[in-house]
Amino acid sequence: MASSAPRSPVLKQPVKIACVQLAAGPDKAANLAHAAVKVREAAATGAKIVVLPECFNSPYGCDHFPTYAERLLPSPPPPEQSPSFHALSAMARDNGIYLIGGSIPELVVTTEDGSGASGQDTIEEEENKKKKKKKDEKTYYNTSLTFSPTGELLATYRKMHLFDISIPGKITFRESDVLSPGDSLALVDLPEYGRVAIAICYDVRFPELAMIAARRGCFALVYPGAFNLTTGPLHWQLLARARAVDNQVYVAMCSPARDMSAGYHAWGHSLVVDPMAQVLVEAGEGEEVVVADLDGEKIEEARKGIPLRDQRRFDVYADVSRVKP
Ligand SMILES: O=C(O)CCC(=O)C(=O)O
Repeated sequence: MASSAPRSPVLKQPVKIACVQLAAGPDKAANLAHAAVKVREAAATGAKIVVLPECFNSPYGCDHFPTYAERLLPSPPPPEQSPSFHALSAMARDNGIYLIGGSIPELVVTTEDGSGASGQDTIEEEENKKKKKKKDEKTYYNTSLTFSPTGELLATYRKMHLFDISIPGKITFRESDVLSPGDSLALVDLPEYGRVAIAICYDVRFPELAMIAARRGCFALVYPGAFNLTTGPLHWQLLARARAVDNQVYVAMCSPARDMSAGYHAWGHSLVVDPMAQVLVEAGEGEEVVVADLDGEKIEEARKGIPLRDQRRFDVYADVSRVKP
């Protein structure tokens, strides 16, 4: 007899996920319009969760972040302040999908509040304090926005681990020259399905983040990312499979398409991995929409067959999932 009980406590019903691997050029409006076309194509496959790549509205690179950054606060921001916010919201609403909107450079402006004049300051000191008070401080983040099928913002995630590496003769990149790190997780509840975790690119190298997310009930870890031609072939798929096998969850990673005329050469190879760490689907280098079916039964099978959850030794080591949300 058919039962109406969910087949998995973490994924209530099967769902199709699509990663939209797209090229982005210097024209932001064109990038947004192009993303809208590709998201429609992804939704036409029946995907109810659609993922865009890291920095999908601009070229990727530290020089570009300030040029393309948008202010997202207050939320919702006025359309002229954040065209990307409104374009993403419309893509989600028009297609009736959950949209994990890759990432965009975000600008936060804080007006410094210099301590007021004490009454005992010299004129020069008072002038300096006034100047300080007027100075606006700019902070940039690499930020991912997730929208509901009605176009509402569900989550804002700021990349927590910045991409600072130096492999001599191959690649040096220092996001922290321009960007600041976020400091909170994005565990997002999609009511019909369950919870997903959103993180960005370099974050995938940190198993702690994935472990916390999985142990808090996520059925999938979703990483918009933009690996490169050095670390991409070495680690992109390996890391996706590692996070999947560690946590017995689905993992999706969505890259920009490779453009050898751009300043940054993305690896591509957007993929979806299942809870046994098998690659379900993987793109090539160019523009492509890859789609996979996620099924809670597969998560339960993996966890029943290899019962890591019941075998942890918290009597010996700490439980990292017990940190602040
Ligand atoms: O971890 C890597 O090798 C690449 C990371 C990256 O490209 C990023 O965080 O944007």
